[in-house]
Amino acid sequence: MLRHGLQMARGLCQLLSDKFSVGLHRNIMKHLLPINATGHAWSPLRNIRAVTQMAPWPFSSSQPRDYSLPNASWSAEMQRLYDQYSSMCEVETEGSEKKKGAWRRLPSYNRTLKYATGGRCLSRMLQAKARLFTRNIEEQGAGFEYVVFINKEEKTCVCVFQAGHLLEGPPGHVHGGAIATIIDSVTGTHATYISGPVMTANLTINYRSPIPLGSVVLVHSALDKVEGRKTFISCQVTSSDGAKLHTEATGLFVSINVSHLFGA
Ligand SMILES: CCCCCCCCCC(=O)SCCNC(=O)CCNC(=O)[C@H](O)C(C)(C)COP(=O)(O)OP(=O)(O)OC[C@H]1O[C@@H](n2cnc3c(N)ncnc32)[C@H](O)[C@@H]1OP(=O)(O)O
Repeated sequence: MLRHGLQMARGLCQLLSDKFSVGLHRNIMKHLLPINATGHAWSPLRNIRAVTQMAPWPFSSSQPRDYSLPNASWSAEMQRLYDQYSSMCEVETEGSEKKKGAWRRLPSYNRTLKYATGGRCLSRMLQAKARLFTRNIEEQGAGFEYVVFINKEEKTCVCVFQAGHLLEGPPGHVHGGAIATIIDSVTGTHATYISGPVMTANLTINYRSPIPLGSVVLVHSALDKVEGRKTFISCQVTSSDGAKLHTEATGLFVSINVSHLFGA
């Protein structure tokens, strides 16, 4: 259980460890385990201590599966794009030294940390059953198949998204709510990477052309600006070759203190 928890913690930490370049996984452990915190850079989980003091072990005991890795449902085009972006990612070499690469693949799990509700807002039973919205369809390829890559230098994200048959809206095409969901997820992840914990305050979407069910599209996310607690992101969904514009969006993400989720 401990090993699995550590794996998941490390995966989550990858999301933010570039910005806070001080071995964030060690810092997260400081916050989640009952050991004394020492002075260090801001951590997105710092405020958990204020809420829970000594937080319970926050991770699922089941084997964490990284849903952003290829599976049998991925089309050749999905796999090709995955390979293309993966080839531009930094890689761990022998001795754990990292070879420089501008891109990084972000891991993705079907659960969020238990601290998000901490058992305070939800019953234990509901908490145990809670699943990330985009990762809650068990059948591979039926729902959201996606992988997010972030470019640390350009501060952009690209998501390769294959829309499964359970996401139908208009006949043979993807539901607008599913498109909004993947946009919110990608831009929200991007904003979190830039600014730490945020919530979507505003999402404005223009649907330009329908997305065929089963097709693979690219979700491009770009940082427009950061103003105080506000992070502005813009987004385009295009065909996999970039030739066709499907959707445009802008999002406003407001930085929160984690205690915001507890109604404090
Ligand atoms: C690794 C994690 C990956 C995550 C991926 C998944 C991402 C999914 C993200 C979501 O779906 S979050 C769920 C949907 N969003 C919500 O439920 C948010 C509900 N709204 C709130 O909780 C609060 O309204 C909010 C935190 C957004 C803001 O409340 P605050 O009290 O903290 O801020 P405040 O109202 O003082 O506003 C702060 C600034 O933002 C501005 N603002 C807030 N809401 C706005 C809005 N809707 N439109 C425009 N501006 C807005 C506000 O004017 C102000 O600007 P100034 O600083 O310039 O004065």
